[in-house]
Amino acid sequence: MKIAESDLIINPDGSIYHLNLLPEDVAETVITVGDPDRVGEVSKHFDRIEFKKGKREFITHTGFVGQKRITVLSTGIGTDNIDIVLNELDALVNIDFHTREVKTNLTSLNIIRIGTSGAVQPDVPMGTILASSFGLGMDALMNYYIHELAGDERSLLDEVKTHFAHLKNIHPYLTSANDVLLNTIGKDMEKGITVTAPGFYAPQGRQVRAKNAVSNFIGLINSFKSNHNRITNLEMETAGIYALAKVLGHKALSVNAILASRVKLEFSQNPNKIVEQAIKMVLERI
Ligand SMILES: O=P(O)(O)O[C@H]1O[C@H](CO)[C@@H](O)[C@H]1O
Ligand SMILES: O=c1cc[nH]c(=O)[nH]1
Repeated sequence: MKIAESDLIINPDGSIYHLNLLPEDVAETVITVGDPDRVGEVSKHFDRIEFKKGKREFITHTGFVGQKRITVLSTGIGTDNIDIVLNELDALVNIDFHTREVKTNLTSLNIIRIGTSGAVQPDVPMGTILASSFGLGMDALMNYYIHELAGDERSLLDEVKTHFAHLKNIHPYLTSANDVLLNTIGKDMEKGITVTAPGFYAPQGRQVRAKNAVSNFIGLINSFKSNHNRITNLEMETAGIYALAKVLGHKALSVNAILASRVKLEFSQNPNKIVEQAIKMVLERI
């Protein structure tokens, strides 16, 4: 079936609408970061950079580490941007831009996020590099997609829903990390459920001047427990990446540089050092 010109927008030069990339620009291993300035912090470790492109907050460098071709791309902040990035990355590899039809042989990308995050458990200090075993979305993105849950995801999500049942307007969704990526790139890293929030302030329990509708948000999320699973950290993209990657047949892992301890009320004085450590760990294991 031909995908409509209004649904899959291809620029006059053959690149996809927001990412501004051509199909041949995307490597099978894709690193996503939130901050556009972090793209160069990753690609400075490449042995060779093939090209740099960008549009809006979506900056892309593709290059090589040894023989391995890697694309590093910034998503900007939030799961609304993840909707764009995941759909456009998928279109670049799985839709024929000439016929506008889905290809017969689909490509499954390895998508690894290197992001920053705040910890909600007292024993997860600033400076920790944490791999998200699950992404738990508190945003609305996945209300708009049909997505199926595996057995372990279903039972864990049921427990989450019970725990948060009094928050009437929140419909959480939950997706696991890709097992292979979790056990290779995430090997020996601290692990836990990452909550993806639809904002940085009240949606992550921060109080500045506007009054929060949910009291003791951090206490609410850090008290959730199911067997060995607990919520360890908060950020703004992981759950959307995990859920849409699964819907589209890609493999995803999120690696979090922990910059804040929300229980000790601390924020790192040297965040770049922690991010650099996360970048090096991922590139060594990729
Ligand atoms: O550092 P990045 O990857 O942007 O990730 C985190 O930082 C931003 C908020 O400061 C949000 O995008 C959050 O998910
Ligand atoms: O606390 C934090 C730190 C980084 N990014 C977030 O979204 N939250």
